[in-house]
Amino acid sequence: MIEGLRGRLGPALTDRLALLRALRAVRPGLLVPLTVARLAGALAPAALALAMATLIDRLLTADSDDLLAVALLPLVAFGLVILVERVLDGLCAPWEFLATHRIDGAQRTDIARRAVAAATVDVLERPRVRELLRLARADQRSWVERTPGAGALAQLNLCVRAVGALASCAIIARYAWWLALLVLAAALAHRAVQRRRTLRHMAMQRTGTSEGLRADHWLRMATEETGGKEVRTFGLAEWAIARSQHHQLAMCAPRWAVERSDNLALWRVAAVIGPVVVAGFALVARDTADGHHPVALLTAVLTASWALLGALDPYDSFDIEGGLLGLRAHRELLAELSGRPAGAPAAAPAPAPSAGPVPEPAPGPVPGPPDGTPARVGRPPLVCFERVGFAYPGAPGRPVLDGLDLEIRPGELLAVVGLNGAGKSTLIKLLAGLYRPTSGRITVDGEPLDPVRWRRRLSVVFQDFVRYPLSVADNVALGRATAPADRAALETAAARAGLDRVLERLPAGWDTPLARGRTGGVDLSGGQWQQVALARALYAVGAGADLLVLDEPTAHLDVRTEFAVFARLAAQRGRAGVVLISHRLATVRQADRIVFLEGGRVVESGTHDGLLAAGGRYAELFAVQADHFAGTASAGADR
Ligand SMILES: Nc1ncnc2c1ncn2[C@@H]1O[C@H](COP(=O)(O)OP(=O)(O)OP(=O)(O)O)[C@@H](O)[C@H]1O
Repeated sequence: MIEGLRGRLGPALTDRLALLRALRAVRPGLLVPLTVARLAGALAPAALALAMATLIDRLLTADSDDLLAVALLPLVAFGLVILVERVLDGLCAPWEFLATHRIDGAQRTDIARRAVAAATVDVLERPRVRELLRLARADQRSWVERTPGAGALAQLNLCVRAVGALASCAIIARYAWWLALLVLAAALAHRAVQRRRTLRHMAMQRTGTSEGLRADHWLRMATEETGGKEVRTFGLAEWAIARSQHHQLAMCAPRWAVERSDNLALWRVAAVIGPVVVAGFALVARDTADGHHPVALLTAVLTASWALLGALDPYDSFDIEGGLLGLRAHRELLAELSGRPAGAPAAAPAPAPSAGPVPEPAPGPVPGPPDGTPARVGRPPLVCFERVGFAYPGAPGRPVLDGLDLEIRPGELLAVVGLNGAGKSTLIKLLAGLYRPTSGRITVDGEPLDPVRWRRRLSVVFQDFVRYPLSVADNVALGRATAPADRAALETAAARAGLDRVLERLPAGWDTPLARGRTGGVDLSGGQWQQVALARALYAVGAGADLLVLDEPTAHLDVRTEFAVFARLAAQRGRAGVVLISHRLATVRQADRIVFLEGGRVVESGTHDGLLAAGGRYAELFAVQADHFAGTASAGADR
């Protein structure tokens, strides 16, 4: 039994100490006054008990003529304690807010750094890692979830209140030590039952989270703009609300049974301990009535007992248990990200920098590559895929690439085409070193691809490129965030991407924030955003990247803009290699070489004319598109 207890207490103690260690992220100038203030507040109830006892004692023993004179001092002390306790409480609130955010911020920063330190993104696809990331980042999804910062502060407060509880115990022990132990036992039993209740609530909330999320999803459909459009068009409002209510009920149903059993447990504890404590108080009262003890002692014992019960009140359990959840997730996440065995001690998060107003950081320049390797090596690279096979971590049995051989020659404009799901975007992700091949290898100029070094030579527009809620200039300059923004280079990149015409219509030109929520901000159309992403990639090329990779870069552009942009992109070849994925075969016909992807490998390769003459899969697809455009054109002419 002792072993079992030790087995449970050991990890519990380690967890609590870890919460206290998280306080290291708070600078001493904030932590020390906060602890002192909270300690003074925790001792206030015991001080009040003493002041009250002194007051009663003086009132009972003084002459009736000078009652006010003798009562004045304890009365003033009583008032002062209440006043100071209130003032300190008011002071602590903003300090605790700051301290909580420092701890949470330090943990979030640590997680972000470690997540980005992984060269490939496959680890972020593991469902467990995604869940751990959410928990450790303290993205609260429900009211029972708490951040590690809140947990650490609650643990600090609990330690401080334990000191207050000891002071109250000392006052009660002036009557009898056994009564102090009895009241302490009652307080601890109440705390234990409530803590168990908290844990069950949290577990229930976690299992009910999926229902809660579904409920929230259907409700948001009705209240948010994107869903709101369809809800109105298709008359889905009542349907969405009914679904939301269904999931809300499913989430809450198990709660009533648990509430009932928890309340029963509370009453059982009250039934066992309550009478014993009351009997103890009755003994003190009898001794006082018999004249064995002064009335002041009875007053002190009763007030200190009340203070002791309050000091160990379990209202901090949610914060502590919720905070621990985030800390444990952080520990497990670090193990997952580093490949260290779970449970091995994790390094504490780096302390956050000192406080002060924090200006919004400009996107550039940020620190450059640690080894100082220049991005440009003087000539575009030769990249070779050698019998590359690849399956996503979530679908290991379904290879997307299967023995793919491909050469990207220095400075050429290579187009990759294929049907939906052929693996074109996957090929780009491997080329960018975001995933490693499951078989075969990729080489750059004869050397195995080293993702971190290679990416300095690469500029990519992904199909799902990021729309940064920043100004146009910042959005484009992020193509090379390690150097100060160069206005002339920005203008050149914008002109090549056709963004210059968009800029003319923006209210503040380059400085227009691309976020509707910001003052003077605008949102762009899909095609205009694509031009911003293209300009960003071209800005990177201007700054030295020597392979430009474009995954459907012109899919949202109108035909005329697309043609003009493509002509300017084609002009980049030679200075840098260009790999282009596009479904519009009329666009890719100007490429130096076209490869057709099917079944996870390259099945055709050649120039547009060569592939048409070969009469294979490319020629077939081109004929279908040509027929379609011819049909559309003649339909237009008939109208
Ligand atoms: N993260 C992922 N996890 C598992 N499977 C994925 C993932 N991303 C893509 N796939 C699968 O890999 C296959 C190839 O997808 P990919 O996006 O590379 O095709 P694509 O040729 O670019 O298609 P499209 O022309 O429609 O953009 C598809 O079957 C897709 O479902």
